[in-house]
Amino acid sequence: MSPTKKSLFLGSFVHCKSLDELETRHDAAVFVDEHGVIVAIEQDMDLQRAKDTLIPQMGWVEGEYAVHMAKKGEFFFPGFIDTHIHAPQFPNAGIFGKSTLLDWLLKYTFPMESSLANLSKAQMVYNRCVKRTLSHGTTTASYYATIHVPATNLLADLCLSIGQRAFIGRCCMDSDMSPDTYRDESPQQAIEATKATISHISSIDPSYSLVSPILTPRFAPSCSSELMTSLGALHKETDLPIQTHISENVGELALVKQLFPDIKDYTSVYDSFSLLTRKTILAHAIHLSDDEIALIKERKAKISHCPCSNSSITSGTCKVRQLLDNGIDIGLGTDMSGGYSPSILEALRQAVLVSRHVAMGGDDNTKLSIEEVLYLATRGGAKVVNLEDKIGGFDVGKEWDAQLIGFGADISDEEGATDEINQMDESPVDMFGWETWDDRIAKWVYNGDDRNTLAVWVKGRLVHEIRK
Ligand SMILES: Nc1nc2[nH]cnc2c(=O)[nH]1
Ligand SMILES: [Zn+2]
Repeated sequence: MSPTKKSLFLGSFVHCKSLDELETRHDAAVFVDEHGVIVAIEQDMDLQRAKDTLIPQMGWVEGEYAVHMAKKGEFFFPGFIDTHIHAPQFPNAGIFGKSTLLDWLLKYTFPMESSLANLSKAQMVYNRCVKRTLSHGTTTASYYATIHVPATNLLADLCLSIGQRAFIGRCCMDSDMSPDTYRDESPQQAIEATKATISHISSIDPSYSLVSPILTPRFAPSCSSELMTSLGALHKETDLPIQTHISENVGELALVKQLFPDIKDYTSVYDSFSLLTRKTILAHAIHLSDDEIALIKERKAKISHCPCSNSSITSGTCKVRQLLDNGIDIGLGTDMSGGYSPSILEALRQAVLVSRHVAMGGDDNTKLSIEEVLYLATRGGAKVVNLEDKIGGFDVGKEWDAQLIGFGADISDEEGATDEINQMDESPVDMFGWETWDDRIAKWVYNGDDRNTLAVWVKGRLVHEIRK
């Protein structure tokens, strides 16, 4: 991994201004200091002008800073934030058959997760998962690990050394919903194991500047009341974030009703254990009642929308517009391997398509636009992980978490025409040169993939680059 250096980025920059507005700047310059923080953004700049003006003013010395230029047609975009992903399920991405949540957990998920007790297998899976998600432009991930402390700590080590911003959750699950061979022995043991991972992460990244622990009750059916009470108390004591699943599948809803018959609804279950807070990320949130939406809003809890997973394991269609209209903070999650892909770009287009299925129910207003899903993947996700002051857009004071997007030469360019065959290998998107910038972004969103993610930075550090 390359060290963090002062860096000057030049060219076109695209980011989300608001939920429904993209901002595109051309001939701009972004200056990033050695801590990875954006210290200046200037318009009408090229390298020479920067060298004549701002670079001397800032006291930057030739040779001590790197220059990264977006070529014609390329652009810098904020890194994606995956607000819900299961690292140990990476080898299962694409394997789910016709299963639905509860049988999928038993057939595919628990056996794979349980096998990561083997540390060399965990090393192989986690190393590849972190590198693969980075290659798709995921600069921040909120990870579920497994119940195993050494393997979970290893995931934190890998994120720190490879350079991905991450929340790492040791999975808490002590109820007999899980197999004997893969569950916490008792609430006390689950809390001790959770504390062991918190203390490991505190030792490798004391200020949680890149990697942070996150309290992770898997979901209500896999946790005893005692465990959830203790996790609620641990949250109060530490103010650490919390992640869990909610209201994903109708079989799960019935199970929650059966396990907690005296509690009004699923959302109130978490609330009654002090687990519904402004630092809670709730994945899925598909089958919520109006009262539950109101309670989530009141507690300022966040939602991770996981459209690829919701379709893959036939969980349902999340009513994102309704949640947005209620003022709830929403981000996107791959929920791999409930979702078949580690790519947030894939989650983004699935979010668009699912919103069209919701619209086919009769309300055209429910359709999500490209601007909206790009917002959910960046600034929206930043709010969900409570890092909106640090990441999600290109603003002075924020950290440089970014991806460089490119498509090879435009086909109508003379150079592009002769290189056409090579270009087909480089990029799955054919740009003809006459597209507007909005059209280029739409073609990227619908047809692009990791071949278009030319380079990725986290906190100013280059963490992925396609070989030139
Ligand atoms: N999608 C999904 N839902 C869950 N509910 C409990 N565990 C899981 C999981 O691993 N994936
Ligand atoms: Zn999940």
